[in-house]
Amino acid sequence: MRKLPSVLARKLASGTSGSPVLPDMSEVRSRLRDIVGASTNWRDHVQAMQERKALHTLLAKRQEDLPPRRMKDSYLEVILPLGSQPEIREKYLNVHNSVRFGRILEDLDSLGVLICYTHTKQETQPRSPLSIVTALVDKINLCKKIIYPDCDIKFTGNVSWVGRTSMEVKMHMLQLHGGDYSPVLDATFVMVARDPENKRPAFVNPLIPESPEEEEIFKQGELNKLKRIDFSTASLLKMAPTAEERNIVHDIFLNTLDTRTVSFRSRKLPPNSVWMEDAKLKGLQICHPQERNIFNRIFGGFLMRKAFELGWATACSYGSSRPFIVSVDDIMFQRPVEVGSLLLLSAQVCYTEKNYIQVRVHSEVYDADTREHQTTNIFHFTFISENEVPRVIPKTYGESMLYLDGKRHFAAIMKDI
Ligand SMILES: CCCCCCCCCCCCCC(=O)SCCNC(=O)CCNC(=O)[C@H](O)C(C)(C)COP(=O)(O)OP(=O)(O)OC[C@H]1O[C@@H](n2cnc3c(N)ncnc32)[C@H](O)[C@@H]1OP(=O)(O)O
Repeated sequence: MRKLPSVLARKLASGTSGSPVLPDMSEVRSRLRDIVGASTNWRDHVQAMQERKALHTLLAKRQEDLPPRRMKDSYLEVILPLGSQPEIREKYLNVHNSVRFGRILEDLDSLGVLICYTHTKQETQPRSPLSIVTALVDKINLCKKIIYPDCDIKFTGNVSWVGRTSMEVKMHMLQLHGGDYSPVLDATFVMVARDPENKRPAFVNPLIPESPEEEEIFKQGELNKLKRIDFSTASLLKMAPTAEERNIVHDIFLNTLDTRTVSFRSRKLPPNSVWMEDAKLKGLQICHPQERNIFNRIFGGFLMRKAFELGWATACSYGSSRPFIVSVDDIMFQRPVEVGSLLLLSAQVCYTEKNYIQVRVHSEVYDADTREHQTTNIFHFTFISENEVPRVIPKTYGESMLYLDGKRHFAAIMKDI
């Protein structure tokens, strides 16, 4: 039997209620394909990319040449019809009969990019000269533990701050339950616009806040940028830990010395603790064309899903019970991942407190010809476990820095929720 196009199917399902029919997630992806003119067949991708080169002439020379936009110009609402279209549930289902969060990460990523294309749309041009890529997932905070697999989900979002070539997008996810939509999560992403060949940055339309409330949101975007710069300046890869942090590390060291031997080297694990070196999992992905994005690189949402699932498995085996995601923060997309890459993922429990498990996932591509490794992403996930978990204990100096970094991320998250 021929399937009805999803908008039509939902129109029929919603009868004559008269409420507007919202686009669904599959339409988000097909719109993105149309906007950049992505090829459906992998074998045509080189030609499709070649055709995009001609769009260079449509790029603005200065940001001031682009018409300003309002927040409402990029506002989108999209449905994930898990309730009304049971056939899509399987893809989203986990073994606990709730929704796979990794799939939600993919949907947020696609929607964030479409919101940015809506902000930068040139009315007379069907194709956009911009290649808009995900640079950062600033944060995702969840306020629900369970996402139901059989109730419709609504995503909303708009551009909330604009730099010269970057845009901050705020998105919200709600789920229909008992006739009302209730909030599930809030997300903030940063997207960067590049030229048609994804080689150089490209200007985006300025954003004009229209009310005191929008000015506040815009100002927050500016502050977020400054906060990110501060956080990265104080990174433990660049600067020594603070005096307080040095004391924490030294206390851990003293508490793990074996009192029976007078030696700096002999270490003993305190009760109810796990060495950090025993709290990690690794994985490998071959990046097939199926996982490509509209620019023929690996889709950021796929990378997040894979990292999340490894992080979840690490938290699960660490806490010996089912972990729930509480927060995702500071996922930096440092380098694009090429189709065909070997992607190595390493997940590490780096900090614990009561029921909370802070997991860091490092991803890198491995070039089998040169034998070189290059970091592509770092992911930070905070889980809550059903039971109190053992303390994770660093042994080496490097592990202590990971521990402090995890503690910093955890403290920032706890301030937010
Ligand atoms: C084809 C069929 C498939 C269909 C599939 C459908 C799926 C749909 C798929 C949809 C598509 C899904 C999407 C995907 O899948 S995108 C795939 C995942 N993302 C990537 O691969 C990106 C990888 N990273 C890079 O390429 C570079 O690092 C980027 C380009 C990000 C920055 O490079 P670079 O460092 O050289 O940049 P710059 O110095 O020139 O600065 C430029 C601007 O960027 C701002 N900035 C930079 N970094 C950050 C940061 N960390 N936080 C905040 N802001 C940051 C910076 O302030 C400046 O802003 P402004 O001051 O100008 O405003």
